[in-house]
Amino acid sequence: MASMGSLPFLVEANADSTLMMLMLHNRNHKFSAKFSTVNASSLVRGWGRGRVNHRCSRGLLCLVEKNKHIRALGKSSGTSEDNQDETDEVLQATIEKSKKVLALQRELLHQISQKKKLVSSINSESIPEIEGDSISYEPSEESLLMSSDSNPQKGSARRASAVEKQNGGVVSSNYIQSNEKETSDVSFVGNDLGFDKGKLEDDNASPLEKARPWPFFDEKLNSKRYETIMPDTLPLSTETSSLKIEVLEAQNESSIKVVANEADNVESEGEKLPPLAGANVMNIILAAAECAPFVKTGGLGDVAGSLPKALARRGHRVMVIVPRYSHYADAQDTGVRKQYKVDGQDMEVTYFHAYIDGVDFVFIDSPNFRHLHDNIYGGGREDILKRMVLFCKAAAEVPWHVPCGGVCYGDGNLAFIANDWHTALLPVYLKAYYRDHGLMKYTRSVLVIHNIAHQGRGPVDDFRYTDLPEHYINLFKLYDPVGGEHFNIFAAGLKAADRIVTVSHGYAWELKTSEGGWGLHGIINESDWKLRGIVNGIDTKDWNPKFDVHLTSDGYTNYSLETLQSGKRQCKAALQRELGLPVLEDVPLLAFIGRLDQQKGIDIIAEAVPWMMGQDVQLIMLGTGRPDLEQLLRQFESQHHDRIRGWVGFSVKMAHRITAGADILLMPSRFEPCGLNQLYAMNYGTVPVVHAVGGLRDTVKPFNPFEESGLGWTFDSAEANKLINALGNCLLTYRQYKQSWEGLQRRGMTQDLSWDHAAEQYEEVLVAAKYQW
Ligand SMILES: Nc1ncnc2c1ncn2[C@@H]1O[C@H](COP(=O)(O)OP(=O)(O)O[C@H]2O[C@H](CO)[C@@H](O)[C@H](O)[C@H]2O)[C@@H](O)[C@H]1O
Repeated sequence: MASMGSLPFLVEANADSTLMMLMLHNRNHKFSAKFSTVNASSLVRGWGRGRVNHRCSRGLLCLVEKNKHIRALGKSSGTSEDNQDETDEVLQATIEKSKKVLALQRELLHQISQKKKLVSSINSESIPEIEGDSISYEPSEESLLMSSDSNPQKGSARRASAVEKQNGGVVSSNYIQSNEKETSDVSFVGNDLGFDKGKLEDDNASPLEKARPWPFFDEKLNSKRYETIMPDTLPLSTETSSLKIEVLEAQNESSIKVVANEADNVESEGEKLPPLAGANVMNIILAAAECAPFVKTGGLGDVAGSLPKALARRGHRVMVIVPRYSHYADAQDTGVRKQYKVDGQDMEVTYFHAYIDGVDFVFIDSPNFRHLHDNIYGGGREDILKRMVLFCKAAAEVPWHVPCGGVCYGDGNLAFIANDWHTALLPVYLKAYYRDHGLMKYTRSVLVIHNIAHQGRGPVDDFRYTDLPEHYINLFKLYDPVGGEHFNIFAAGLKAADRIVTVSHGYAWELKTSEGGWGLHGIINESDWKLRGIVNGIDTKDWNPKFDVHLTSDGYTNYSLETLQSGKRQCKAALQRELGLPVLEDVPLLAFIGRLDQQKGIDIIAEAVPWMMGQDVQLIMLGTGRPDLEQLLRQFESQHHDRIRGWVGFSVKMAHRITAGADILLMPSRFEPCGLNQLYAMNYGTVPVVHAVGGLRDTVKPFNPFEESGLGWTFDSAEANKLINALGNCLLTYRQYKQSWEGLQRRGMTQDLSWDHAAEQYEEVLVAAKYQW
């Protein structure tokens, strides 16, 4: 029992001097207590104050007090106090031992500094083969090429020549041929594209292993790797080795920090910092039916245009695949042509490529997509379905066939991000055509739900268009009271994907309810383990009042937080003038921008219009979509020509100008998975009034006049009277509480709405998928 009395001292007071503590293991309390007494004084002499002080807030005082305590304990335990000689002997032995330990530690520090020199020379010249480690590193051509990892365009010429050497012939493979044939062809492709020199030389490696070039190089390039290699490979003497463990333990984190700091130094001495993603660097391919700025009908296009850039900034190699609906400047014909079967017909596709802002954009060209730029979801149900079948089939093989910067992505360490029902077939094809046949074993897929209301539904017979093995029909079959038994592409994609993301936390919750899941809530509940809500970011370059290219003419102006009042005033006047509204500075200017769809609650605005017109406000609505709702916009404008403008059409320029010039943005959406317009509005000092649903609830914190907090006004159900109530309070604040208004604007503008945080979260999802089997 007596030994228990010494333990608190050792643990608490010796947090930094655990070196001594280690020696005390297995000793009895008597010795321990006496040793501790000495330890405190030897610490004062040998280790210095700083070491004790920085761990123990009370510093040495703490030790002295504890020692007093232990002496008292010693007394109370009945230890002989008279045997001074014995004590001195023990003290002497301990001091000697301490000296030895210190000497050994000095030696270790010396070796660490030697190691530093070694690492520096590795870094500045080449990395020698490290004995005992299976990875040998020579600055091979391939690895040099890969050193431009986050910018694969760099060194593309050299990479191209490397590929040429290995990729002797034209690769042909697709699933027009039989599955058996496909498998061997595909393996061959992988072989040819295997850039892992070590593995290519290893005849025992499977063709698929040879086909995975990136993980190998990523690992070697990851300088963090040396942190783990180096400590084990130090040429330590046996004595020192055992000491090393002791000292490392003894010094607890501090020794480890020394090693880590060494590695940090190595990194900072190098030319380039490691990617933010660190060891998680992957090849990522996002496939979507639309992508801004090339083609956009709504928020999906924005996300496909900006999330990849944020992922690339984290160090990933990122590609976006989108149909080529029109001629897009910058996109070059890669010369790669493939054929895929759709509805029994061979369809040829050509791959175009552009490299912009660190991202590879691959456009799939086919007569099926051409000339659809202004109507990308146009045509009958079967037409759209066939287009998406072709798109997903062709997208799945892009990592094999399409060289970007001279080098294909390959299928190792690869993750696809599919978006909405249009590309929900992609996870299914990856499984049915490849994984089920032992191909693309290391490729994963994540399906993002931007809007569950559109699912790719049809009669069960539509399954034949998918060209999938018969047993796959079960993934697609769904029964619900509205549609009965039907074919549902989103359902199949959700089941086949390795992970599911949706675009806000609120929507992730709503999707699991029968009201919010639109018939897919059952599947989503079953998939809860792989579902995550990640709130969208915004492209802070495109949607930034300071740099917005649409504000540089026609009387508009760029503005920032510093020039908010004058800048916004000027933009408001320019907008009123451009649309032919009376230029009135004090009249609140309300706006709506969006797809004219039941989702967006245009009818709720319509119901509130008579009230609004009595409030001395102006209203601008920009949208396109359902013909009856387009007609409603025209009707408003003709009825209230001096106050309302209804712009029917799709105009990115007007969307930016309205966002800048308006005072208030209305978003009475019935449901809103995330919503981007309210984010853009806040970034421009335009105050949102929104239905608190999905992502709108997540992103617009209600104004609290008592605390002067919040970002806008929210209302709790999608009804005109609720909108009127919230808007009434908003207008009151606008007119009578100018300071509060400015506070709202400023808080909105100073948020970090960028994609960076969301990209980090996507990365976590991708990594989770990667390590899932
Ligand atoms: N007539 C017009 N002219 C010019 N620009 C127009 C326009 N109509 C709409 N836009 C633009 O399209 C985008 C619309 O994005 P939203 O996120 O608000 O809605 P959407 O429902 O399309 O997106 C879906 O996907 C996104 C992305 O995940 C989710 O945020 C959202 O909740 C979900 O419904 C904005 O950039 C807007 O400016």
